[in-house]
Amino acid sequence: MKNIYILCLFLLPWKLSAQEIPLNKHGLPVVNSLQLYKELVKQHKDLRLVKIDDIAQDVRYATANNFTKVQLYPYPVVWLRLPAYQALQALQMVLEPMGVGLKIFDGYRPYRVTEKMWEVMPDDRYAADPKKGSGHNRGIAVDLTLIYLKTGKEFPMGTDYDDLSEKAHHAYAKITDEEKENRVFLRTMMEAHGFVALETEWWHYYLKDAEKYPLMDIWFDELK
Ligand SMILES: C[C@@H](N)C(=O)N[C@H](C)C(=O)O
Ligand SMILES: [Zn+2]
Repeated sequence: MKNIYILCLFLLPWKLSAQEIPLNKHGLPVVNSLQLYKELVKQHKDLRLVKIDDIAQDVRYATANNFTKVQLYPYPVVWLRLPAYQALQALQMVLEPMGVGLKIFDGYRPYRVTEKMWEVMPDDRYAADPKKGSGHNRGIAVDLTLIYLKTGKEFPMGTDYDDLSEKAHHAYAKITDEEKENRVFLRTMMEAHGFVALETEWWHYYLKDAEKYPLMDIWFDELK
């Protein structure tokens, strides 16, 4: 029982019955089996991860073209918890009449991938510390940008995705007015739909109340 964490009603805002989530080596509760994930989903439907196929995607972690220089995912796929997906759907509806769409770079990220990222980028401005876990591991963080629906071209944002430097900070001033406006537009839209911005990465947003959603380390093949 030493390495078992009891999710009690005091800690969870939702009425989950006492549910056991194993602790990892950092003492963090991480859902690491499909059976446990399914039990949790039975108790609260908002914990369901949804595979997204109606929003444009460019999942670079399924290629070696990412900051780690190695392929991290077996294939390109984006999963998000139901409320995060519904919020993005609602946002798409608002953007569509303007000829604007969303393009997702990453959604749910198994905890083991966060561990690998930390080995390459041990700086919590740009990659989550495995001692805390990432909103991506909770399925409620999303890396994304805006595109023109006509051409599929990305809005200029001042840096490429995953430019893990000061240039990606919201407060970084040495970008063009258009790039600043685009960042502000994305942020305003995301915040209006329940997301919170990360000050050090213009593309990273997470849903409020992140702690409601347990960290997960379930591989993509198992989720399908
Ligand atoms: C690595 C980058 N795309 C990212 O998602 N960073 C945040 C901080 C995270 O790892 O949660
Ligand atoms: Zn992110």
